[in-house]
Amino acid sequence: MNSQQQNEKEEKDKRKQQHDNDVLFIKESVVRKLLNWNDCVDAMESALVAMSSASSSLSSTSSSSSSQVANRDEPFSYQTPRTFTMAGNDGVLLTMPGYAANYTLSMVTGNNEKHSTLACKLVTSFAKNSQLNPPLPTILATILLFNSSTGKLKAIVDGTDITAWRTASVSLVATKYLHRPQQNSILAIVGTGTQGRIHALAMLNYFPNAFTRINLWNRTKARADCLRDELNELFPEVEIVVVDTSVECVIDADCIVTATNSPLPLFELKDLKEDVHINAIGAGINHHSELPMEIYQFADVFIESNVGIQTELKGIAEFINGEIGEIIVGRKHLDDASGKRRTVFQSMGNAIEDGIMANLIYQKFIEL
Ligand SMILES: NC(=O)C1=CN([C@@H]2O[C@H](COP(=O)(O)OP(=O)(O)OC[C@H]3O[C@@H](n4cnc5c(N)ncnc54)[C@H](OP(=O)(O)O)[C@@H]3O)[C@@H](O)[C@H]2O)C=CC1
Ligand SMILES: O=C(O)C1=NCCCC1
Repeated sequence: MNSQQQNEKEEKDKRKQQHDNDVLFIKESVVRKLLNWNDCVDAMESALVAMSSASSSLSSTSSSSSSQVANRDEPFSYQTPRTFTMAGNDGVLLTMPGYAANYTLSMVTGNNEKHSTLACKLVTSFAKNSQLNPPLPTILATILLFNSSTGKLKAIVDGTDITAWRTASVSLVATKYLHRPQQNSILAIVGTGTQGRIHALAMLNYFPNAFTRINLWNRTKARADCLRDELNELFPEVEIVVVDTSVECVIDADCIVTATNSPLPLFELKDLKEDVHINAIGAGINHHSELPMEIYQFADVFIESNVGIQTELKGIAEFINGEIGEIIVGRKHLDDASGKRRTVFQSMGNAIEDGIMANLIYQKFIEL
């Protein structure tokens, strides 16, 4: 490190210490300005690795196992299954605590500096919010970010956009490792609410030359029309088609995103191409009601983390091939023998992703 770098580091450390004395509030409009796809994908790739490290699988439930991993140099994480508190018939509050250590953000920082984060996301899901006038997002979130050495609260970060961006970013990482879209591909977005919209933007931004057409389907067609108009403005080179049925949406697709509250499957195995990747995002009664069981049976199925699957992915746990992080670190491989492959990324969302995202936003905010 030369003397200029040394000075910059000292300045940065001083600023960090000042900020550590306050509790910052980072509001939605500020968070939004600090989000970009490359940084988010980098952060989520680190999160997935931290969740799949050998040390993380020792963790979470027993405090004795924590001491076994505390001195390790590799990324690791602890999280417990999240809790669900019902709020009347239509709403639910989830609490999502997590700790991640020794992870890097090389695309953001340009170096291999290690980070750690301790955070708890509080997130509500009120399905009728979209019918309010004016409407509110269904999913509203706040992330409490703590100093990971002292436990002192350091920031309250609006988590609504973070939830949308981190979910889409994790899908980008999953798509990159399980499928890697080729040129002239067709993307299907089944459900054009908040998640469907952000996934369409994510896919087109992150895989810029892959998709020549996007099929959009939504139960309420006007919402799909709105997204078509927005995408037409942003990506005039891509053909955007609003279709009448969810089957029509997926039938010729190479890559599919499902992002609805549907309690029933939206298409069948026979409606799919042989070589297809699905990012299944929606959480109906459980987290896998958008796809029929036969798709899980006849696909390679990957998830973010094994934590919580016994409750939230009950029914498909037996079909899960592994965690995305295991593929990233090379512990698991996809079988390439057939040349054709159906892959499913079953998304759940979890606290480690939110904590790492909140910390990323915090770092960017204090450096403004
Ligand atoms: N995996 C993860 O990490 C995360 C998952 N989620 C889940 O993703 C899903 C979408 O969330 P979000 O986009 O924020 O919510 P929105 O309320 O913005 O969108 C909900 C979408 O689901 C559609 N929908 C609702 N009920 C049905 C049904 N019975 N059949 C077909 N479509 C239906 C809606 O259609 P319409 O416009 O007609 O109402 C709309 O397109 C939810 O299940 C949510 O819980 C959310 C955040 C993170
Ligand atoms: O991970 C999240 O955040 C959520 N997942 C499922 C639905 C509510 C929000």
